[in-house]
Amino acid sequence: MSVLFEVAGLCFAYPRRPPVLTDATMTLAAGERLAITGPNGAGKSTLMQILVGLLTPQAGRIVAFGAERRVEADFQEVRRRAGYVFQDPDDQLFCPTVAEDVAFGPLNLGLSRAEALAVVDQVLARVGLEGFRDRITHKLSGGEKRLVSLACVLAMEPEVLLLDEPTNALDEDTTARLSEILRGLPQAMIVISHDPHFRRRIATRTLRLQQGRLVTPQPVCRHAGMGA
Ligand SMILES: Nc1ncnc2c1ncn2[C@@H]1O[C@H](COP(=O)(O)OP(=O)(O)OP(=O)(O)O)[C@@H](O)[C@H]1O
Repeated sequence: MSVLFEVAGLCFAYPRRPPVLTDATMTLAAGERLAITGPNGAGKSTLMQILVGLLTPQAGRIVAFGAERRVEADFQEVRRRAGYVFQDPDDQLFCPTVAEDVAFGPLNLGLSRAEALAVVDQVLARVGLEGFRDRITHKLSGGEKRLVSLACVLAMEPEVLLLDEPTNALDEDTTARLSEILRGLPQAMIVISHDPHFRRRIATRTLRLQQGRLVTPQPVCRHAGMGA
């Protein structure tokens, strides 16, 4: 199975702060939906930003799509191939209407207006927002904004999806809807999530970031301390 991301020994500290990552190692293979969990402030968003070159680790190795990535030019290609859905949709959406937001990426890639609008319709249908083309973005509900953010990223046809707490502030129905959408996508993905129910629904594997390292979580033992 082809490996899409392979990172080893990542160390990272923000200036004048204690280290966030001390030895983070993980791989993402095609077809996987890898969930990352861990305490608040453990460094999950930091790790995701390092994967696409928005932050530079002090040590460690990043291989993405078969090549080692070191400098900004390497990461520009990574960002084209790995679509990042930010934690806050307001960081992702900046156009007056949904159609303009979703068409922004495809138009930048050189598609004609008609081609871009065809992509808009296709991805809005994929996230269950048919008929939202002309809606005013800032008037959408939080859940709708999140789905539009995902549509914006899907419009770029990424090979990998990186989602930072996609169910944050979603109600149960919208969370269930998002789970089904994600399960139906062909892309491998890394999903940061604090929501165990959501992780169980979508993840093919889970890693926990704690004390700067990624570890396989131990199953909870309900009878710990009760036995012999
Ligand atoms: N730009 C920054 N400068 C200094 N410290 C930062 C910066 N960004 C994040 N931090 C700190 O780095 C640590 C890791 O932050 P990060 O957002 O990666 O954690 P997280 O695991 O995603 O947390 P959460 O689950 O709460 O979203 C936190 O202590 C945070 O306060």
